[in-house]
Amino acid sequence: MDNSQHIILASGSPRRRELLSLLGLPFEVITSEADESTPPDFTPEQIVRSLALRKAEAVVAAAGERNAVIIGSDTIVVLDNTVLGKPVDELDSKSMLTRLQGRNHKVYTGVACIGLPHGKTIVEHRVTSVTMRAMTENEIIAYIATGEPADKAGSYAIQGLGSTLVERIEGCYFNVVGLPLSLLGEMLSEFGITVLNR
Ligand SMILES: Cc1cn([C@H]2C[C@H](O)[C@@H](COP(=O)(O)OP(=O)(O)OP(=O)(O)O)O2)c(=O)[nH]c1=O
Repeated sequence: MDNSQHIILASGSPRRRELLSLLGLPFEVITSEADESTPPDFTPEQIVRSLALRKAEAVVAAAGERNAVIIGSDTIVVLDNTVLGKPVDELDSKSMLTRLQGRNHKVYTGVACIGLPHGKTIVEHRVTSVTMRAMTENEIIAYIATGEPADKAGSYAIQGLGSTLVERIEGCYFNVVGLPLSLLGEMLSEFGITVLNR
């Protein structure tokens, strides 16, 4: 195939935009207002897979009749079977970071690709294990004051100041930031889009 397919990133996340840029393929961003609620009995993988798909589906109409691949993605943090999404306020960030500090948790990211005009759909997810160092209450307060936790699942950003809080990870780093690139590369190849050997 000849990479003639248009790529559409269905995301308002500046992190996902930066990560997708790393692949060196041209793409367009179309954002949507997908409903992000899921049934209470959903497992973490069901949550990220269904929300990734919902985000991609939400821009199908806006994509029109083009020959395109739409990418949707969703990231959550899971600690002791509790799902930590984006914090609603600073108090919520404090409670998340207090729970996460000194412990291991898992970051789940779902990725959905929809190929147009035919609608071929692939949904996958990755899990990365993250160990955070112990933090004092003052450190947590100081970190929240930087503003970084505000729009991040689990209230931290491994790619920012949060890097100083993470002791080790097992699995894909990019999965933690919000878009697992090795997985995405494999998924795009299913649509005839190759990152290498172009
Ligand atoms: C754990 C972690 C999350 N995050 C971010 C990635 C996601 O942007 C965000 C999780 O929220 P999401 O709901 O997955 O995504 P979003 O609302 O930011 O963007 P969109 O739905 O439009 O695609 O948390 C980091 O940037 N760094 C991290 O270390």
